Amino acid sequence: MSSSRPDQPLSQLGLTARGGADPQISGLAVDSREVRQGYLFAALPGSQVHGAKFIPAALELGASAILTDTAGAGIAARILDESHAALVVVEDPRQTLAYAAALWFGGQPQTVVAVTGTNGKTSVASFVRQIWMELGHQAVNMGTTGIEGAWSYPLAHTTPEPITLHRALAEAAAAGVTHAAMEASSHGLDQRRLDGVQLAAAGFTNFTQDHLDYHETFDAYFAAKAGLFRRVLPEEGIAVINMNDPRGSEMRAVAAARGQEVISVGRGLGDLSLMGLRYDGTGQDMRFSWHDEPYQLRLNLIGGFQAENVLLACGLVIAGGEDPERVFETLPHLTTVRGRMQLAAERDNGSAVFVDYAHTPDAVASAIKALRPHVLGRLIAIVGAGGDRDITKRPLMGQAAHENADVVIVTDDNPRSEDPAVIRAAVKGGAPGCIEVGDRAEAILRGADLLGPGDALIICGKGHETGQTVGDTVLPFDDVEQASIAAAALDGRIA
Ligand SMILES: CC(=O)N[C@H]1[C@@H](OP(=O)(O)OP(=O)(O)OC[C@H]2O[C@@H](n3ccc(=O)[nH]c3=O)[C@H](O)[C@@H]2O)O[C@H](CO)[C@@H](O)[C@@H]1O[C@H](C)C(=O)N[C@@H](C)C(=O)N[C@H](CCC(=O)O)C(=O)O
Ligand SMILES: Nc1ncnc2c1ncn2[C@@H]1O[C@H](COP(=O)(O)OP(=O)(O)OP(=O)(O)O)[C@@H](O)[C@H]1O
Ligand SMILES: N[C@H](CCC[C@H](N)C(=O)O)C(=O)O
Repeated sequence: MSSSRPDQPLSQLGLTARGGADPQISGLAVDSREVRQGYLFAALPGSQVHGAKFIPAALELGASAILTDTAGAGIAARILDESHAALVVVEDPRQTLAYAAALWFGGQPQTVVAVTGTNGKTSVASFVRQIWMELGHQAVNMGTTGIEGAWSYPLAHTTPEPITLHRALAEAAAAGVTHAAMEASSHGLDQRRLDGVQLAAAGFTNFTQDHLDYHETFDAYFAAKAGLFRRVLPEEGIAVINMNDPRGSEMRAVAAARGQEVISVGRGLGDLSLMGLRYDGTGQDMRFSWHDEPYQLRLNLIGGFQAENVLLACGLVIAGGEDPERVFETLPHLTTVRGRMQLAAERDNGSAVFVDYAHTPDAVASAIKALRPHVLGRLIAIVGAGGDRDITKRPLMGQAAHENADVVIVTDDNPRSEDPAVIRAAVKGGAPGCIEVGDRAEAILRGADLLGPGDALIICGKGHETGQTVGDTVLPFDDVEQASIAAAALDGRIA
């Protein structure tokens, strides 16, 4: 990771080397292949290999300091003894790296909030950013869809590793961004990628199955998510919690134990209480209350869960110090989040095609259920599961589609290194009677062809993605584009 910052002594990064060495550091890297002359190389324990295996390569490239743990120091003991590089050995090098990166880059927008939960993080972060911008702030959201808003920048991860994260926050601040809403993934929290970010508030959307391949148990997955509330400023930080989720009370207890004020959000309960929704073809009318004061307004968004996400976003913006009345006035201006219940195409017979990022069993069920009241006719769902991810969620995703849609088409998502037919077979296991069409473009064409007047097609799983990963190759693929091509082809129009 290159850096244009002036060199700083190791001690300025809060690091103490064995023997008291304090070399000038010219940059930070977590991957040996990115090390340059004078860099600090963080040799982290990995899921595949210990980064210490790459210490010789990092030294070869000119690393002047190595940060690692005891195991790492042991792995590279001989070469470290022979080298002049400073050696920093700590218990948790990921956490230490995060704090060092915060000091190295030395800046962030004045107000930063974060949101965690299995589903809804991107939507909430985008709504928070949209509200801030409506209120006149220079704001960004950062996560799965990259950094968006007043300043934009692509990101490879929902929660980037700390060097990328702190560099992005510092550069955004230098570009005049005053407000940032970040997504905190469970991987990011577990790997301490956000440590060192000063968080004014944190939000929790919901907790359902995902990522058991990484966390192994629900408890470990929940503990990772709960870790966000241990990172919010104690005493002055505010927690915004969806109390309808069965784990909401537990999350609230974690925040309260840290002395954080809690803004509760829920359907028919909480400080921000969703009282009712009336759906139509283009959005919904929402009734809610804030500390028992009732409000009614229009949301140009599809899906009841987006109304819940909007209220959680309001809680985070209010937690960041904004006047609630002014916050609520912005809501009719909110626009669809890319690839989340996005109207992608319409057929000449009045039927519609939606694209959604549902890639967990709960999200597939929520997305289809949420579309139902907006639609008069049948609901057709296209579903598939990604390769190299939690295999136990596949039949559950098929089942969620089977139980909630009128017709289910099982297709490929991102097969990655796996045989797509094997993934489809697992999804089909939960969706008896489904139609199987491996090729995703053909599945979309088939789904759009089935649409009668008043029907809707929902294409789940890939949302905003613009590629399909097959093996090591990323082939261009965009569900929204394919939906409009399919509708145009079937209706004899030019897309
Ligand atoms: C599973 C996981 O999260 N892995 C992360 C972890 O890598 P790892 O432990 O698997 O690394 P490893 O391959 O064992 O290698 C160990 C160390 O050696 C280093 N290395 C490796 C090779 C080399 O030549 N030189 C070198 O220095 C690696 O940089 C690494 O630090 O630590 C690395 C450095 O911090 C991360 O880049 C890497 O994220 C990988 C790329 C990843 O894809 N993560 C995904 C699963 C992820 O984090 N996803 C969440 C979103 C989830 C969601 O909510 O949907 C996200 O926030 O994006
Ligand atoms: N509050 C919610 N409750 C249930 N499902 C939701 C909720 N919000 C979003 N979803 C579903 O989850 C999908 C992903 O939404 P979103 O991208 O906002 O979540 P996310 O947590 O950021 O996911 P990821 O980190 O994997 O990108 C949506 O397309 C929708 O199907
Ligand atoms: N952040 C999620 C996104 C999944 C998106 C879906 N299209 C898939 O490829 O499984 C993951 O990496 O598990």
